[in-house]
Amino acid sequence: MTRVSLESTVAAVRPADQPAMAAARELQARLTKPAGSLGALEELSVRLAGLAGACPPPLPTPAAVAVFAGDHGVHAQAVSGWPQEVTGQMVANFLAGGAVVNAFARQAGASVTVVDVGVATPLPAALRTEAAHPDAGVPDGGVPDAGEPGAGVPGSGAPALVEANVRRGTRDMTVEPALTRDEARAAVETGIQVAERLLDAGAKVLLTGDMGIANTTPAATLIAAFTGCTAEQATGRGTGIDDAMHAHKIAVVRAALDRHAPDPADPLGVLAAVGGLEHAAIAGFILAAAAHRVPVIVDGVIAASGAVAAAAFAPDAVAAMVAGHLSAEPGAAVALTHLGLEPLLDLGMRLGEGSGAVLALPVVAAAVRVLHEVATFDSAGVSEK
Ligand SMILES: Cc1cc2ncn([C@H]3O[C@H](COP(=O)(O)O)[C@@H](O)[C@H]3O)c2cc1C
Ligand SMILES: O=C(O)c1cccnc1
Repeated sequence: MTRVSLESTVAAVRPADQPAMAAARELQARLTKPAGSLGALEELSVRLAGLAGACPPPLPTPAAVAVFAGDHGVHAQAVSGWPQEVTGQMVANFLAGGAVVNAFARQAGASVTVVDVGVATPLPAALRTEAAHPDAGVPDGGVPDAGEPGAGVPGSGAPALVEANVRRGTRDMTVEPALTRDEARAAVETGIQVAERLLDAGAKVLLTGDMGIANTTPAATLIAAFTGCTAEQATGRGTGIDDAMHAHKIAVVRAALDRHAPDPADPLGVLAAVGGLEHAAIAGFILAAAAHRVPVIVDGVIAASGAVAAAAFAPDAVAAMVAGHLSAEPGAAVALTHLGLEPLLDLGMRLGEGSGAVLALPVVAAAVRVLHEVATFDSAGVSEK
């Protein structure tokens, strides 16, 4: 596949199509239901019509989640309670189909692609030969749609591995920039290539996922850098830390912001100074979805930090973003408010992996299906108010 650059992807992002949005609003008003009765699903259907430039927009199936995995030099600052090797171990778990995101993806009928964009430890050779082949993990019909025979069957549509390791973990951002600009660009462009490959294979919706012990720290730092909020407002407890460790984590985020003074007008510079490889890849993945006018369901706080970076590169990319859920991590709400997005679900979840995005997939599909299938007052002979 030809490599698609960050610049050409950003240049291809266009605003939402206003006539298609007007058509969707007008159609919603004629469907056999009280006006406004589908709440947030109505505006979502209008946004997706605007993204596709068509009313109704295409049904978002097949669906593909990409789980971008990376490690973090800032782990050395004791910001997570978990050892770094869990990142690589979870990559093996994703490939074996045993993580939460795998269970949710089987439930929702989405393929899972795991991308090593920056894991510190080399993956075991057995994993690499079993999982990595050129067409693995692409939604080629191997994954049944929800509701079809075979949907939700454990083991159907085996997860795929993409090996695209840019660097075996970032540098410690409290000491030096986490990445060089070239490394940050390579990670963003990895996200773009993964999206291109999934879309070429037929995906009609992309979902973001992440894995990386300590990655809520760069996520919080990115969100503060791009939105201008404080370290306190962006920084949460991640996988679960006590009050003392949380106060320390806030100080680490503040120290990184003070050291680098990241400039939100230079998104690649921000990603290099205080980002993570998976955060940067997610930004590219979102930009590519926007460039192709395909919706991308954004997961939790790591995804949201990638989303604010994507919007800094191309403000119109927000038109492609659907906020799957509201992570309990506080930076997620700050980022979604900055983007003007309302999360679809609020279940108190704080996992990552793409879990909240995958749970929102049936909601997104239902919102679109309404425009395809619900009768109008005229066609069904139902009296209007
Ligand atoms: C077993 C396990 C599975 C996970 N799946 C996602 N995460 C999530 O937790 C990590 C971020 O939290 P923090 O910044 O506090 O380290 C990321 O790997 C994220 O994807 C997990 C974490 C663990 C431990
Ligand atoms: O919102 C997330 O993505 C998240 C929250 C806590 C830990 N890991 C991920």
